[in-house]
Amino acid sequence: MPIGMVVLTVAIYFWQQEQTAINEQLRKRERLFRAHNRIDGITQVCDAQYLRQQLDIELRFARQTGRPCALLMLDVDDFDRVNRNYGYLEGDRFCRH
Ligand SMILES: Nc1nc2c(ncn2[C@@H]2O[C@H](COP(=O)(O)OP(=O)(O)OP(=O)(O)O)[C@@H](O)[C@H]2O)c(=O)[nH]1
Repeated sequence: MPIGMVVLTVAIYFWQQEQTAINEQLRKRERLFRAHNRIDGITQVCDAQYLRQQLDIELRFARQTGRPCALLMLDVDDFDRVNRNYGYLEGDRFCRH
């Protein structure tokens, strides 16, 4: 085989490898972007749709592996009073911390 063909084949091989890596990076960025869109601006907590998807994944994983799965829920009692007494901006600040 002429040397030119060998060089061209190797070059195409590396070019293809690079394209695959770039595609993978783009897919990762897209996943991050989608996940980012599901995050509440104030609390930085993911939305209900994201929670449902993750629960689905985690429960399936727990069933398959027999490992335990836990869910922690927090509820601030009477949070409405914080808003009424100190205003919504203070309520938002409270949620952030
Ligand atoms: N400041 C602020 N208030 C919010 C936000 N989202 C919801 N709220 C307020 O949270 C209150 C609802 O909270 P709940 O937990 O349902 O009600 P609660 O007053 O805490 O009552 P209990 O949980 O039953 O004790 C409402 O007054 C909403 O307006 C937010 O992003 N920022």
